[in-house]
Amino acid sequence: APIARSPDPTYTVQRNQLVLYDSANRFDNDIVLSDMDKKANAYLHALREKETTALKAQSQFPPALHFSLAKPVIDSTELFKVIRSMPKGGFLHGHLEAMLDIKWIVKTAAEDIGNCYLKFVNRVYPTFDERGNASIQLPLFNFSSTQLPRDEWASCQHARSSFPGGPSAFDAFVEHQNSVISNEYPTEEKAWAKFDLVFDTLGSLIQYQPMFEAYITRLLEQYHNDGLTYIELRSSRWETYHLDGTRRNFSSVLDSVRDIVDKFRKDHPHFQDLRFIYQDLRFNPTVDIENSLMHAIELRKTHGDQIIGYDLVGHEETSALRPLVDTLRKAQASASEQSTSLPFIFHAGETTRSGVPPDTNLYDAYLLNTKRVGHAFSLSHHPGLIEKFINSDIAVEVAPISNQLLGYIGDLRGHPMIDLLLKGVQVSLASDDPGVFGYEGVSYDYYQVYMAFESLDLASLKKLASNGITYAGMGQQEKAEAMVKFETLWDRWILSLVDR
Ligand SMILES: O=c1[nH]cnc2c1ncn2[C@@H]1O[C@H](CO)[C@@H](O)[C@H]1O
Repeated sequence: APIARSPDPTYTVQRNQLVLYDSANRFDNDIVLSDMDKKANAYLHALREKETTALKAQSQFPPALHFSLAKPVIDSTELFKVIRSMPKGGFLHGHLEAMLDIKWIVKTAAEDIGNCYLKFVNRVYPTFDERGNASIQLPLFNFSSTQLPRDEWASCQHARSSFPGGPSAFDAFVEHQNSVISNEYPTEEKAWAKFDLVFDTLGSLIQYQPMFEAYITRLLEQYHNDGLTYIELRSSRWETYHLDGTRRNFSSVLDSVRDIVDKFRKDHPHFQDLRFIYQDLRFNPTVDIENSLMHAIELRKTHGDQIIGYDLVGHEETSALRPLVDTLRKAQASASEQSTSLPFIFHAGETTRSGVPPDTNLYDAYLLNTKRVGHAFSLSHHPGLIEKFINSDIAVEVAPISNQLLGYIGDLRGHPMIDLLLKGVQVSLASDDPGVFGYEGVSYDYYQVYMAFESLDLASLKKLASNGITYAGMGQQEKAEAMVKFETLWDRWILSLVDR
Protein backbone atom coordinates (compact mmCIF):
# COMPACT_ATOMS: atom_id res chain seq x y z
CA ALA A 1 0.00 0.00 0.00
CA PRO A 2 1.28 3.51 -0.79
CA ILE A 3 2.55 5.45 2.16
CA ALA A 4 0.34 8.47 2.90
CA ARG A 5 2.43 11.63 2.79
CA SER A 6 1.53 14.61 4.89
CA PRO A 7 2.47 17.92 3.23
CA ASP A 8 5.93 19.06 4.20
CA PRO A 9 5.30 21.85 6.75
CA THR A 10 8.61 23.53 5.97
CA TYR A 11 7.67 23.80 2.29
CA THR A 12 4.34 25.42 3.13
CA VAL A 13 6.02 27.97 5.39
CA GLN A 14 8.59 28.77 2.68
CA ARG A 15 5.90 29.12 0.08
CA ASN A 16 3.84 31.47 2.24
CA GLN A 17 6.92 33.56 2.91
CA LEU A 18 7.68 33.75 -0.80
CA VAL A 19 4.15 34.89 -1.60
CA LEU A 20 4.36 37.56 1.09
CA TYR A 21 7.79 38.72 -0.10
CA ASP A 22 6.62 38.88 -3.69
CA SER A 23 3.56 41.01 -2.87
CA ALA A 24 5.27 43.25 -0.31
CA ASN A 25 5.19 46.30 -2.60
CA ARG A 26 1.79 45.83 -4.25
CA PHE A 27 0.06 49.15 -4.93
CA ASP A 28 -3.00 48.33 -2.83
CA ASN A 29 -1.35 46.99 0.33
CA ASP A 30 -2.55 49.91 2.45
CA ILE A 31 -6.24 49.28 1.80
CA VAL A 32 -7.83 47.52 4.76
CA LEU A 33 -11.12 45.80 3.98
CA SER A 34 -13.83 45.96 6.66
CA ASP A 35 -15.91 42.85 7.38
CA MET A 36 -18.62 44.27 5.13
CA ASP A 37 -16.05 44.98 2.41
CA LYS A 38 -14.89 41.38 2.66
CA LYS A 39 -18.40 40.09 2.05
CA ALA A 40 -18.72 42.37 -0.96
CA ASN A 41 -15.31 41.21 -2.15
CA ALA A 42 -16.39 37.56 -1.99
CA TYR A 43 -19.58 38.39 -3.89
CA LEU A 44 -17.67 40.23 -6.65
CA HIS A 45 -15.06 37.50 -6.84
CA ALA A 46 -17.70 34.80 -7.30
CA LEU A 47 -19.58 36.86 -9.87
CA ARG A 48 -16.38 37.42 -11.85
CA GLU A 49 -15.57 33.71 -11.77
CA LYS A 50 -19.05 32.68 -12.87
CA GLU A 51 -19.28 35.19 -15.72
CA THR A 52 -15.71 34.54 -16.85
CA THR A 53 -16.39 30.81 -17.19
CA ALA A 54 -19.60 31.40 -19.13
CA LEU A 55 -18.09 34.03 -21.44
CA LYS A 56 -14.94 32.02 -22.15
CA ALA A 57 -17.10 29.04 -23.10
CA GLN A 58 -18.64 31.24 -25.81
CA SER A 59 -15.29 32.77 -26.83
CA GLN A 60 -16.68 36.09 -25.65
CA PHE A 61 -14.23 36.99 -22.89
CA PRO A 62 -14.31 40.82 -23.06
CA PRO A 63 -10.64 41.69 -22.30
CA ALA A 64 -9.60 39.45 -25.20
CA LEU A 65 -11.94 41.11 -27.71
CA HIS A 66 -11.66 44.34 -29.68
CA PHE A 67 -13.74 46.85 -27.75
CA SER A 68 -16.26 47.16 -30.60
CA LEU A 69 -17.11 43.51 -29.97
CA ALA A 70 -16.56 43.55 -26.21
CA LYS A 71 -18.94 46.45 -25.49
CA PRO A 72 -22.26 44.70 -26.22
CA VAL A 73 -21.04 41.68 -24.24
CA ILE A 74 -20.03 43.83 -21.27
CA ASP A 75 -23.39 45.64 -21.41
CA SER A 76 -25.16 42.31 -20.93
CA THR A 77 -23.33 41.31 -17.74
CA GLU A 78 -24.34 41.64 -14.10
CA LEU A 79 -20.78 42.48 -13.09
CA PHE A 80 -20.80 45.56 -15.31
CA LYS A 81 -23.95 46.85 -13.58
CA VAL A 82 -22.19 46.46 -10.25
CA ILE A 83 -19.01 48.16 -11.47
CA ARG A 84 -21.03 51.02 -12.94
CA SER A 85 -22.61 51.67 -9.54
CA MET A 86 -19.21 51.71 -7.79
CA PRO A 87 -17.95 55.09 -6.53
CA LYS A 88 -14.89 55.90 -8.63
CA GLY A 89 -13.40 58.95 -6.95
CA GLY A 90 -11.48 61.09 -9.44
CA PHE A 91 -11.06 61.00 -13.20
CA LEU A 92 -7.67 62.37 -14.23
CA HIS A 93 -7.20 61.80 -17.95
CA GLY A 94 -9.66 62.90 -20.61
CA HIS A 95 -9.61 65.36 -23.52
CA LEU A 96 -12.34 68.01 -23.43
CA GLU A 97 -13.81 67.46 -26.92
CA ALA A 98 -14.00 63.67 -26.71
CA MET A 99 -15.90 62.99 -23.51
CA LEU A 100 -19.50 62.52 -24.71
CA ASP A 101 -21.55 60.38 -27.07
CA ILE A 102 -21.34 62.05 -30.50
CA LYS A 103 -24.93 61.00 -31.30
CA TRP A 104 -26.14 63.01 -28.30
CA ILE A 105 -24.06 66.02 -29.31
CA VAL A 106 -25.43 66.11 -32.87
CA LYS A 107 -29.05 65.57 -31.79
CA THR A 108 -28.74 68.30 -29.16
CA ALA A 109 -27.22 70.73 -31.67
CA ALA A 110 -29.98 70.13 -34.19
CA GLU A 111 -33.04 69.75 -31.97
CA ASP A 112 -32.41 71.69 -28.76
CA ILE A 113 -29.85 74.38 -29.50
CA GLY A 114 -30.84 75.23 -33.07
CA ASN A 115 -29.30 77.69 -35.56
CA CYS A 116 -27.19 74.72 -36.59
CA TYR A 117 -25.59 74.25 -40.02
CA LEU A 118 -23.18 71.71 -41.38
CA LYS A 119 -21.14 70.83 -44.40
CA PHE A 120 -19.11 67.79 -45.31
CA VAL A 121 -15.46 68.23 -46.19
CA ASN A 122 -13.44 65.60 -47.96
CA ARG A 123 -10.36 64.69 -45.95
CA VAL A 124 -7.65 62.37 -47.19
CA TYR A 125 -5.60 60.38 -44.74
CA PRO A 126 -2.89 57.77 -45.14
CA THR A 127 -3.90 54.26 -44.16
CA PHE A 128 -0.45 52.73 -44.35
CA ASP A 129 -1.61 49.65 -46.17
CA GLU A 130 -1.86 48.41 -49.74
CA ARG A 131 -4.80 50.74 -50.38
CA GLY A 132 -2.60 53.79 -49.87
CA ASN A 133 -4.64 56.84 -48.97
CA ALA A 134 -8.25 56.78 -47.91
CA SER A 135 -10.64 59.69 -47.89
CA ILE A 136 -13.55 60.40 -45.67
CA GLN A 137 -16.44 62.85 -45.54
CA LEU A 138 -16.05 64.75 -42.29
CA PRO A 139 -18.84 67.02 -41.08
CA LEU A 140 -18.06 70.51 -39.82
CA PHE A 141 -20.66 72.45 -37.85
CA ASN A 142 -21.45 76.14 -37.64
CA PHE A 143 -24.09 78.07 -35.71
CA SER A 144 -25.67 81.19 -37.13
CA SER A 145 -28.84 83.30 -36.73
CA THR A 146 -29.04 83.82 -40.48
CA GLN A 147 -29.16 81.21 -43.23
CA LEU A 148 -25.62 80.34 -44.33
CA PRO A 149 -24.94 80.04 -48.12
CA ARG A 150 -27.05 77.10 -49.26
CA ASP A 151 -24.58 75.87 -51.83
CA GLU A 152 -22.20 75.06 -48.98
CA TRP A 153 -24.13 74.71 -45.72
CA ALA A 154 -27.19 72.59 -44.96
CA SER A 155 -29.36 73.11 -41.91
CA CYS A 156 -28.71 70.34 -39.37
CA GLN A 157 -32.44 69.66 -39.08
CA HIS A 158 -32.82 69.20 -42.81
CA ALA A 159 -29.68 67.06 -43.09
CA ARG A 160 -30.97 64.77 -40.34
CA SER A 161 -34.58 64.44 -41.53
CA SER A 162 -33.66 63.88 -45.19
CA PHE A 163 -30.98 61.28 -44.41
CA PRO A 164 -31.85 57.68 -45.45
CA GLY A 165 -33.08 56.08 -42.24
CA GLY A 166 -33.92 59.40 -40.62
CA PRO A 167 -32.36 61.49 -37.84
CA SER A 168 -30.97 58.71 -35.66
CA ALA A 169 -29.33 57.05 -38.68
CA PHE A 170 -27.77 60.42 -39.47
CA ASP A 171 -26.40 60.76 -35.93
CA ALA A 172 -24.96 57.25 -36.13
CA PHE A 173 -23.36 58.10 -39.49
CA VAL A 174 -21.70 61.19 -38.01
CA GLU A 175 -20.49 59.08 -35.10
CA HIS A 176 -18.95 56.56 -37.50
CA GLN A 177 -17.20 59.32 -39.46
CA ASN A 178 -15.86 60.80 -36.23
CA SER A 179 -14.59 57.83 -34.30
CA VAL A 180 -12.10 54.99 -34.21
CA ILE A 181 -14.65 52.54 -32.82
CA SER A 182 -14.59 49.96 -35.58
CA ASN A 183 -11.74 47.55 -36.18
CA GLU A 184 -10.94 49.26 -39.49
CA TYR A 185 -7.99 50.80 -37.61
CA PRO A 186 -6.00 47.86 -36.26
CA THR A 187 -2.58 49.51 -36.03
CA GLU A 188 -1.24 52.57 -34.26
CA GLU A 189 -0.52 54.33 -37.57
CA LYS A 190 -3.99 53.75 -39.01
CA ALA A 191 -5.76 54.63 -35.79
CA TRP A 192 -3.86 57.89 -35.34
CA ALA A 193 -4.29 58.90 -39.00
CA LYS A 194 -8.06 58.75 -38.47
CA PHE A 195 -8.03 59.93 -34.86
CA ASP A 196 -6.22 63.18 -35.72
CA LEU A 197 -9.05 64.18 -38.06
CA VAL A 198 -12.01 63.94 -35.75
CA PHE A 199 -11.16 66.74 -33.33
CA ASP A 200 -11.97 69.45 -35.90
CA THR A 201 -15.54 68.22 -36.09
CA LEU A 202 -15.90 67.96 -32.33
CA GLY A 203 -14.36 71.40 -31.87
CA SER A 204 -16.78 72.91 -34.38
CA LEU A 205 -19.67 71.61 -32.27
CA ILE A 206 -18.58 72.95 -28.90
CA GLN A 207 -17.03 76.28 -29.85
CA TYR A 208 -20.56 77.71 -29.87
CA GLN A 209 -21.12 78.88 -26.29
CA PRO A 210 -24.69 77.48 -25.83
CA MET A 211 -23.44 74.11 -27.10
CA PHE A 212 -20.41 74.33 -24.84
CA GLU A 213 -22.64 74.96 -21.82
CA ALA A 214 -24.98 72.08 -22.73
CA TYR A 215 -21.91 69.87 -23.20
CA ILE A 216 -20.35 70.69 -19.82
CA THR A 217 -23.71 70.22 -18.07
CA ARG A 218 -24.22 66.82 -19.68
CA LEU A 219 -20.62 65.85 -18.94
CA LEU A 220 -21.10 66.53 -15.23
CA GLU A 221 -24.36 64.53 -15.18
CA GLN A 222 -22.98 61.54 -17.10
CA TYR A 223 -19.66 61.29 -15.27
CA HIS A 224 -21.33 61.78 -11.88
CA ASN A 225 -23.79 59.00 -12.80
CA ASP A 226 -20.78 56.86 -13.62
CA GLY A 227 -19.59 57.21 -10.02
CA LEU A 228 -17.11 60.08 -10.36
CA THR A 229 -16.95 62.99 -7.94
CA TYR A 230 -13.93 64.84 -9.35
CA ILE A 231 -12.87 65.39 -12.98
CA GLU A 232 -9.77 66.79 -14.69
CA LEU A 233 -9.79 67.43 -18.42
CA ARG A 234 -7.02 68.32 -20.83
CA SER A 235 -8.07 71.32 -22.88
CA SER A 236 -6.36 73.51 -25.41
CA ARG A 237 -6.95 77.29 -25.21
CA TRP A 238 -10.72 77.10 -25.54
CA GLU A 239 -12.62 80.02 -27.01
CA THR A 240 -16.30 80.21 -27.94
CA TYR A 241 -18.66 82.44 -29.89
CA HIS A 242 -22.22 83.68 -29.53
CA LEU A 243 -24.79 84.23 -32.30
CA ASP A 244 -24.33 88.00 -32.13
CA GLY A 245 -20.68 87.58 -33.09
CA THR A 246 -19.22 88.25 -29.65
CA ARG A 247 -16.47 85.89 -28.54
CA ARG A 248 -15.39 84.55 -25.19
CA ASN A 249 -11.70 84.04 -24.47
CA PHE A 250 -10.46 81.06 -22.42
CA SER A 251 -10.63 83.03 -19.18
CA SER A 252 -14.28 83.88 -19.79
CA VAL A 253 -15.02 80.28 -20.84
CA LEU A 254 -13.54 79.15 -17.52
CA ASP A 255 -15.84 81.60 -15.71
CA SER A 256 -18.83 80.00 -17.41
CA VAL A 257 -17.60 76.54 -16.37
CA ARG A 258 -17.28 77.77 -12.78
CA ASP A 259 -20.97 78.88 -12.84
CA ILE A 260 -22.13 75.54 -14.28
CA VAL A 261 -20.14 73.52 -11.73
CA ASP A 262 -21.35 75.66 -8.79
CA LYS A 263 -24.94 75.09 -9.88
CA PHE A 264 -24.36 71.35 -10.34
CA ARG A 265 -22.79 71.07 -6.90
CA LYS A 266 -25.90 72.52 -5.24
CA ASP A 267 -27.87 69.45 -6.36
CA HIS A 268 -24.95 67.02 -6.00
CA PRO A 269 -23.19 67.83 -2.74
CA HIS A 270 -20.73 64.93 -3.10
CA PHE A 271 -19.34 66.38 -6.31
CA GLN A 272 -16.03 68.12 -5.73
CA ASP A 273 -14.92 69.89 -8.91
CA LEU A 274 -14.15 69.93 -12.63
CA ARG A 275 -10.66 71.25 -13.42
CA PHE A 276 -8.45 71.65 -16.47
CA ILE A 277 -4.93 70.92 -17.60
CA TYR A 278 -3.88 73.44 -20.24
CA GLN A 279 -2.69 71.49 -23.27
CA ASP A 280 -0.86 72.41 -26.44
CA LEU A 281 -0.01 70.14 -29.36
CA ARG A 282 3.50 68.74 -28.98
CA PHE A 283 4.30 69.22 -32.69
CA ASN A 284 3.33 72.91 -32.76
CA PRO A 285 6.11 75.42 -33.57
CA THR A 286 8.15 76.26 -30.46
CA VAL A 287 7.01 79.91 -30.52
CA ASP A 288 3.40 78.73 -30.25
CA ILE A 289 4.32 76.51 -27.32
CA GLU A 290 6.11 79.44 -25.67
CA ASN A 291 2.93 81.48 -26.09
CA SER A 292 0.67 78.84 -24.65
CA LEU A 293 3.05 78.41 -21.70
CA MET A 294 2.86 82.17 -21.02
CA HIS A 295 -0.90 82.11 -21.39
CA ALA A 296 -1.13 79.16 -19.00
CA ILE A 297 0.91 81.14 -16.44
CA GLU A 298 -1.49 84.10 -16.78
CA LEU A 299 -4.43 81.78 -16.17
CA ARG A 300 -2.67 80.19 -13.17
CA LYS A 301 -2.70 83.69 -11.64
CA THR A 302 -6.37 84.44 -12.35
CA HIS A 303 -7.90 80.94 -12.44
CA GLY A 304 -5.41 78.87 -10.44
CA ASP A 305 -8.20 76.78 -8.93
CA GLN A 306 -9.36 75.75 -12.42
CA ILE A 307 -6.13 75.45 -14.46
CA ILE A 308 -4.01 73.04 -12.47
CA GLY A 309 -1.18 72.24 -14.88
CA TYR A 310 0.23 72.08 -18.38
CA ASP A 311 0.72 69.25 -20.88
CA LEU A 312 1.83 68.58 -24.46
CA VAL A 313 -0.43 66.18 -26.37
CA GLY A 314 -0.81 64.47 -29.73
CA HIS A 315 0.81 61.42 -31.29
CA GLU A 316 4.15 61.00 -29.51
CA GLU A 317 5.85 59.85 -32.71
CA THR A 318 5.53 63.41 -34.03
CA SER A 319 7.68 65.30 -31.53
CA ALA A 320 9.74 64.66 -28.39
CA LEU A 321 10.04 66.50 -25.08
CA ARG A 322 13.83 66.72 -25.12
CA PRO A 323 14.21 69.61 -27.65
CA LEU A 324 11.69 71.55 -25.53
CA VAL A 325 13.41 71.13 -22.18
CA ASP A 326 14.84 74.70 -22.09
CA THR A 327 11.55 76.24 -23.15
CA LEU A 328 9.66 74.29 -20.52
CA ARG A 329 12.12 75.05 -17.73
CA LYS A 330 12.19 78.77 -18.58
CA ALA A 331 8.40 78.82 -18.33
CA GLN A 332 8.47 77.28 -14.85
CA ALA A 333 11.15 79.75 -13.74
CA SER A 334 9.06 82.60 -15.14
CA ALA A 335 6.01 81.30 -13.29
CA SER A 336 7.82 81.35 -9.97
CA GLU A 337 9.20 84.86 -10.66
CA GLN A 338 5.56 85.84 -11.03
CA SER A 339 4.75 84.23 -7.68
CA THR A 340 2.82 81.36 -9.17
CA SER A 341 3.64 77.90 -10.47
CA LEU A 342 3.02 75.84 -13.58
CA PRO A 343 2.97 72.13 -12.70
CA PHE A 344 3.63 69.76 -15.58
CA ILE A 345 1.42 66.71 -16.05
CA PHE A 346 2.88 65.18 -19.20
CA HIS A 347 1.86 62.53 -21.63
CA ALA A 348 4.89 60.24 -22.06
CA GLY A 349 5.70 56.69 -23.08
CA GLU A 350 2.49 56.17 -25.09
CA THR A 351 4.24 53.63 -27.28
CA THR A 352 5.04 49.94 -27.61
CA ARG A 353 8.50 50.80 -28.93
CA SER A 354 11.62 50.76 -26.82
CA GLY A 355 14.55 53.21 -26.84
CA VAL A 356 12.96 55.72 -29.22
CA PRO A 357 11.76 59.27 -28.38
CA PRO A 358 8.15 58.39 -27.49
CA ASP A 359 9.63 55.95 -24.96
CA THR A 360 12.54 58.07 -23.72
CA ASN A 361 10.13 61.00 -23.19
CA LEU A 362 9.64 59.26 -19.84
CA TYR A 363 13.14 60.40 -18.77
CA ASP A 364 12.41 64.01 -19.70
CA ALA A 365 8.98 63.97 -18.06
CA TYR A 366 10.60 62.72 -14.85
CA LEU A 367 13.47 65.24 -14.93
CA LEU A 368 11.00 68.06 -15.62
CA ASN A 369 9.24 67.11 -12.36
CA THR A 370 6.02 65.89 -13.89
CA LYS A 371 3.33 65.41 -11.21
CA ARG A 372 1.84 62.41 -12.97
CA VAL A 373 2.33 60.78 -16.35
CA GLY A 374 -0.36 60.19 -18.95
CA HIS A 375 -0.22 56.61 -20.33
CA ALA A 376 3.43 55.66 -19.56
CA PHE A 377 2.62 52.52 -21.54
CA SER A 378 6.33 51.77 -22.00
CA LEU A 379 7.30 52.41 -18.35
CA SER A 380 7.45 48.68 -17.73
CA HIS A 381 10.67 48.64 -19.84
CA HIS A 382 12.45 50.82 -17.29
CA PRO A 383 13.35 49.24 -13.95
CA GLY A 384 15.23 52.34 -12.78
CA LEU A 385 12.44 54.74 -13.67
CA ILE A 386 9.86 52.51 -12.03
CA GLU A 387 11.79 52.85 -8.80
CA LYS A 388 11.99 56.64 -9.24
CA PHE A 389 8.27 56.89 -9.95
CA ILE A 390 7.52 54.92 -6.79
CA ASN A 391 9.90 56.94 -4.61
CA SER A 392 8.71 60.31 -5.96
CA ASP A 393 5.09 59.17 -5.79
CA ILE A 394 4.39 59.89 -9.46
CA ALA A 395 1.15 58.23 -10.46
CA VAL A 396 0.40 56.96 -13.95
CA GLU A 397 -2.89 57.63 -15.74
CA VAL A 398 -3.80 54.41 -17.56
CA ALA A 399 -6.52 54.27 -20.22
CA PRO A 400 -6.66 50.60 -21.27
CA ILE A 401 -9.45 50.84 -23.85
CA SER A 402 -7.78 53.86 -25.45
CA ASN A 403 -4.55 51.86 -25.64
CA GLN A 404 -6.39 49.08 -27.43
CA LEU A 405 -8.29 51.31 -29.88
CA LEU A 406 -5.20 53.37 -30.72
CA GLY A 407 -3.33 50.19 -31.58
CA TYR A 408 -0.96 49.68 -28.63
CA ILE A 409 -2.38 46.38 -27.35
CA GLY A 410 -4.77 43.67 -28.51
CA ASP A 411 -5.77 41.34 -25.69
CA LEU A 412 -5.92 43.46 -22.53
CA ARG A 413 -4.59 40.58 -20.43
CA GLY A 414 -1.21 41.55 -21.88
CA HIS A 415 -1.46 45.17 -20.71
CA PRO A 416 1.73 46.27 -18.87
CA MET A 417 -0.25 48.02 -16.12
CA ILE A 418 -0.35 44.81 -14.09
CA ASP A 419 3.48 44.74 -13.87
CA LEU A 420 3.47 48.32 -12.63
CA LEU A 421 0.72 47.76 -10.07
CA LEU A 422 2.30 44.69 -8.56
CA LYS A 423 5.66 46.46 -8.31
CA GLY A 424 4.02 49.35 -6.48
CA VAL A 425 3.48 52.06 -9.09
CA GLN A 426 0.28 53.99 -8.36
CA VAL A 427 -2.26 54.10 -11.18
CA SER A 428 -5.42 56.07 -11.83
CA LEU A 429 -7.79 54.61 -14.43
CA ALA A 430 -9.16 56.83 -17.16
CA SER A 431 -10.78 56.69 -20.58
CA ASP A 432 -8.92 59.40 -22.54
CA ASP A 433 -11.36 60.00 -25.43
CA PRO A 434 -14.42 57.83 -24.74
CA GLY A 435 -16.62 59.93 -27.05
CA VAL A 436 -14.44 58.86 -29.97
CA PHE A 437 -14.30 55.28 -28.66
CA GLY A 438 -18.09 54.81 -28.51
CA TYR A 439 -18.80 55.23 -24.79
CA GLU A 440 -18.87 57.65 -21.88
CA GLY A 441 -17.38 57.55 -18.38
CA VAL A 442 -14.76 55.14 -17.09
CA SER A 443 -16.74 52.05 -16.02
CA TYR A 444 -15.79 49.99 -19.08
CA ASP A 445 -12.13 50.53 -18.27
CA TYR A 446 -12.64 49.41 -14.65
CA TYR A 447 -14.58 46.37 -15.84
CA GLN A 448 -11.95 45.31 -18.39
CA VAL A 449 -9.13 45.66 -15.88
CA TYR A 450 -10.95 43.76 -13.12
CA MET A 451 -11.80 40.97 -15.57
CA ALA A 452 -8.35 40.83 -17.16
CA PHE A 453 -6.33 40.53 -13.94
CA GLU A 454 -7.54 38.00 -11.40
CA SER A 455 -4.99 39.14 -8.84
CA LEU A 456 -6.96 42.37 -8.50
CA ASP A 457 -9.73 42.39 -5.90
CA LEU A 458 -12.06 44.88 -4.22
CA ALA A 459 -9.14 46.49 -2.36
CA SER A 460 -7.47 47.07 -5.75
CA LEU A 461 -10.61 48.68 -7.15
CA LYS A 462 -10.87 50.94 -4.11
CA LYS A 463 -7.22 51.97 -4.44
CA LEU A 464 -7.57 52.71 -8.17
CA ALA A 465 -10.64 54.86 -7.46
CA SER A 466 -9.20 56.75 -4.51
CA ASN A 467 -6.00 57.43 -6.46
CA GLY A 468 -8.10 59.76 -8.60
CA ILE A 469 -8.36 61.93 -5.49
CA THR A 470 -4.91 61.29 -3.99
CA TYR A 471 -3.14 62.42 -7.17
CA ALA A 472 -5.59 65.15 -8.19
CA GLY A 473 -4.70 68.80 -8.72
CA MET A 474 -6.35 69.81 -5.45
CA GLY A 475 -4.99 71.25 -2.22
CA GLN A 476 -4.49 69.01 0.83
CA GLN A 477 -7.66 70.32 2.49
CA GLU A 478 -9.76 69.76 -0.64
CA LYS A 479 -8.36 66.26 -1.07
CA ALA A 480 -9.20 65.42 2.53
CA GLU A 481 -12.77 66.63 2.00
CA ALA A 482 -13.09 64.71 -1.26
CA MET A 483 -11.74 61.56 0.40
CA VAL A 484 -14.27 61.75 3.25
CA LYS A 485 -17.08 62.05 0.70
CA PHE A 486 -15.62 59.16 -1.29
CA GLU A 487 -15.49 56.94 1.83
CA THR A 488 -19.13 57.77 2.60
CA LEU A 489 -20.24 56.85 -0.91
CA TRP A 490 -18.07 53.72 -0.80
CA ASP A 491 -19.59 52.42 2.44
CA ARG A 492 -23.06 53.13 1.11
CA TRP A 493 -22.24 51.16 -2.05
CA ILE A 494 -20.82 48.24 -0.08
CA LEU A 495 -24.01 48.11 1.99
CA SER A 496 -26.11 47.99 -1.18
CA LEU A 497 -24.03 45.04 -2.43
CA VAL A 498 -24.13 43.08 0.80
CA ASP A 499 -27.90 43.66 1.13
CA ARG A 500 -28.58 41.85 -2.12
O1 LIG B 1 -4.06 59.36 -26.01
C1 LIG B 1 -3.70 60.48 -26.41
N1 LIG B 1 -2.39 60.80 -26.47
C2 LIG B 1 -1.96 61.99 -26.92
N2 LIG B 1 -2.78 62.94 -27.35
C3 LIG B 1 -4.09 62.70 -27.30
C4 LIG B 1 -4.62 61.48 -26.83
N3 LIG B 1 -5.97 61.54 -26.92
C5 LIG B 1 -6.27 62.76 -27.43
N4 LIG B 1 -5.14 63.44 -27.67
C6 LIG B 1 -5.04 64.75 -28.30
O2 LIG B 1 -5.83 65.70 -27.65
C7 LIG B 1 -6.31 66.64 -28.60
C8 LIG B 1 -7.74 66.94 -28.31
O3 LIG B 1 -7.92 67.54 -27.08
C9 LIG B 1 -6.11 66.03 -29.98
O4 LIG B 1 -5.21 66.80 -30.70
C10 LIG B 1 -5.56 64.66 -29.71
O5 LIG B 1 -4.53 64.34 -30.61
